[in-house]
Amino acid sequence: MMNNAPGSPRPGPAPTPGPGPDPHTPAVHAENLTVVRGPRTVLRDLGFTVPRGRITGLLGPSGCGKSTLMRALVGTQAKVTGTLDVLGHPAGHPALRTRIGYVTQAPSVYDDLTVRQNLDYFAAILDPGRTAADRRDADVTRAIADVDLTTHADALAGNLSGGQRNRVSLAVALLGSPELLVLDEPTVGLDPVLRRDLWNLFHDIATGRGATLLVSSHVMDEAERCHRLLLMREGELLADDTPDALRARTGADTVEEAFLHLVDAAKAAARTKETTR
Ligand SMILES: Nc1ncnc2c1ncn2[C@@H]1O[C@H](COP(=O)(O)OP(=O)(O)OP(=O)(O)O)[C@@H](O)[C@H]1O
Repeated sequence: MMNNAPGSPRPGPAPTPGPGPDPHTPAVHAENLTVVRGPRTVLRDLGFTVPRGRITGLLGPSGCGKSTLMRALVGTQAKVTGTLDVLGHPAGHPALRTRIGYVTQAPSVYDDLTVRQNLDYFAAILDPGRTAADRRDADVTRAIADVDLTTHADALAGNLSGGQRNRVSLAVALLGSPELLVLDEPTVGLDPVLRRDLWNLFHDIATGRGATLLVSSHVMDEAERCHRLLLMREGELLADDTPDALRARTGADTVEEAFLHLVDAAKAAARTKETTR
């Protein structure tokens, strides 16, 4: 799902430009961030920042809370406490609707529309009006090319493979060139060539377009492609650092090894705390 996905609130008119937040503030700033889902506290007291114009990887095992954190960031998660500022506004602020692109794990596209028609539909919501028609066309064409679906632009979304449908969702999120892209496991189910191409695209978007990307994955080799990493386990943050610093700090050769080292250290610390009670 995207911030402007089927069934989600309509983005509405673009916010009136004002003095705006300081461009030097981080893209995301969290302090004491806690989220309760049902009977469980699934995120506990998180504190971190996500710098602008960089790719930050959100990594950790299945169920550790990555999607919940992303939902909190885009303002769709209930029972969020603590501080969570996004692009200088509290998470969920209406001014953020057109500034964030969000792709969930489940692609949400209209199966009975072609790739281009799906994009046209969302572009018309984001950037309405006849006078914007040429700009919308260019934006749609560019987004389809970005995700390498130009040759499938006229194919029905319902006839695409899972990976291709995921890429249609990503293309929708790229419409309007959002300042922050929140991508929940965007490379799941993709072959190695497509994964590499998507990571190249993420780097182009960060470096060439100055956007900030927060990309979740539980594939540790993808960590090596990020500028910074947030490593999570069981709703807690194990590390917030660069891949190089993490490897150096733990004496590991890979981020995967560094992560395992941090998990073991966290377990040992928890055991010590338990026995000294
Ligand atoms: N609706 C819900 N009610 C209660 N608990 C939930 C709900 N949805 C998720 N959870 C729990 O919240 C925790 C975090 O889930 P979340 O989906 O954020 O993890 P994740 O790291 O994104 O996992 P994955 O990589 O498998 O997508 C899990 O333990 C999960 O069981």
